[in-house]
Amino acid sequence: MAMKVALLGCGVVGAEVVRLVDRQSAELAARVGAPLEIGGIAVRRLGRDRGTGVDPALFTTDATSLVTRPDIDVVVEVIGGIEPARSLILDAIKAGKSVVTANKALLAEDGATLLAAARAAGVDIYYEASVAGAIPLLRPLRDSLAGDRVNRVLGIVNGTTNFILDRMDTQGAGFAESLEEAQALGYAEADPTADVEGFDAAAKAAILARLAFHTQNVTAADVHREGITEVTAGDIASAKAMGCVVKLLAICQRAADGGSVGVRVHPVMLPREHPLASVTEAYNAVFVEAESAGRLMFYGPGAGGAPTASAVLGDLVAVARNRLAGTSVGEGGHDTGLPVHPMGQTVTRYHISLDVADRPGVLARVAEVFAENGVSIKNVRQEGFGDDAQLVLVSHRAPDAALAQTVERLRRLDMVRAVASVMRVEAFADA
Ligand SMILES: NC(=O)C1=CN([C@@H]2O[C@H](COP(=O)(O)OP(=O)(O)OC[C@H]3O[C@@H](n4cnc5c(N)ncnc54)[C@H](OP(=O)(O)O)[C@@H]3O)[C@@H](O)[C@H]2O)C=CC1
Ligand SMILES: N[C@@H](CC=O)C(=O)O
Repeated sequence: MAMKVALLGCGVVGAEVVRLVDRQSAELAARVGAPLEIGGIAVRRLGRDRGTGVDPALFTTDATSLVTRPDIDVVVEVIGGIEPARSLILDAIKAGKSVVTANKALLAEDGATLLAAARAAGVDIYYEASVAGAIPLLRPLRDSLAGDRVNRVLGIVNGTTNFILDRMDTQGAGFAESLEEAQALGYAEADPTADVEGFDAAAKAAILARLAFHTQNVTAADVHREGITEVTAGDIASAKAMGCVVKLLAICQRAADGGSVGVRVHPVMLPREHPLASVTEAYNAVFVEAESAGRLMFYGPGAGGAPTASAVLGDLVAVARNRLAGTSVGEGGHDTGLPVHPMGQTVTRYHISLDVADRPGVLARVAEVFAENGVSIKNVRQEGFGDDAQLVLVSHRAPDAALAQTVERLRRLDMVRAVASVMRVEAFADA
């Protein structure tokens, strides 16, 4: 008998899922042990040509009825956003359906509730596509590394922002035109603010931290988040001058004492010799550092219809097999309860550009502010003269709170006309 699938959403990812299920039907049936059949497709607007070639009668706007239909076995949610996706998934679980979703925003906000509901109902919820597109990353964290202790997960997890930063770095392209190109290629979220302001990467960081550190405590709201909208051509040039490239990184790290975790997303000036520096276009790459396994690197396409659909299909095959075998994974039952520590405790390094009055004593006054906050200066150079004078400083490593405080004090100095830019510089030399 066929495994019946209800598909919620038929946009960039959903339409590709339909095409793959159709194109690979014989292989999928062999791998699952039963044919996979799309039993219905819920969308917002009927009558659009989605290039899937399926029977138009399969489309409906009544997603609520579709997810509880008695003949449906598995619900694939690729609508995105919080509601109605959350209610539909919970309804599906309550009705005994297994779920596959690519919805990082929802998982990061309320993943613990969804996992608990699935455990209680004895069904699966799989979500490999929610982080890093096609790259198998979540199941290795959940399953393959279940016997190890992960100390850090570090990487590029947003394809759109990596595409934009790469275009700015290698082609001198502008922010807006690069974003438009990323949207046209199907990489960006429905609202690209989620990408460029770092919300998407923060959601993925929360999911990664939860799996890596076995803590249900991390939600998107706990992640320190900065996007790339303030990254300028000047920052890219400064990074180049230092032999660095600007990347938006997600960094999830167990504290040295093991009692908490830090989870952050922000742009970083990264040395060009670091492996993450050579990740271009919409590719993602993630390092997982575990005590026994050592350093593992996961790399591949991080966004787009086909790569994401590949991850969705992998999950679909897995949950369909589990259903046929009458089992489910029961994820999330072990919760270490590790809390998230504030960003201020994170030790990092700042690159600061100041527009300054070109007057004697300015450097001494700036240095005093650093000293007052317990931060030492690694190097400093002056660029330009008169009204164009700039001081460019790189600090030594210090707690983020002290660095942020230094910047606030500098902002108030009358010799400083403006803080032109601030960016963290990280070498991850221990990585
Ligand atoms: N695009 C990508 O590269 C990746 C996306 N994802 C995630 O996959 C999910 C889908 O993304 P994507 O395909 O790009 O998004 P799209 O915006 O392209 O597609 C969303 C689909 O959901 C449908 N939809 C929206 N609201 C409703 C509703 N209330 N009821 C029924 N259907 C609805 C839309 O219908 P209609 O077409 O009629 O408007 C559309 O078909 C998101 O969670 C996203 O974060 C994850 C990894 C990569
Ligand atoms: N908008 C996301 C899509 C995949 O998760 C991205 O650009 O990475």
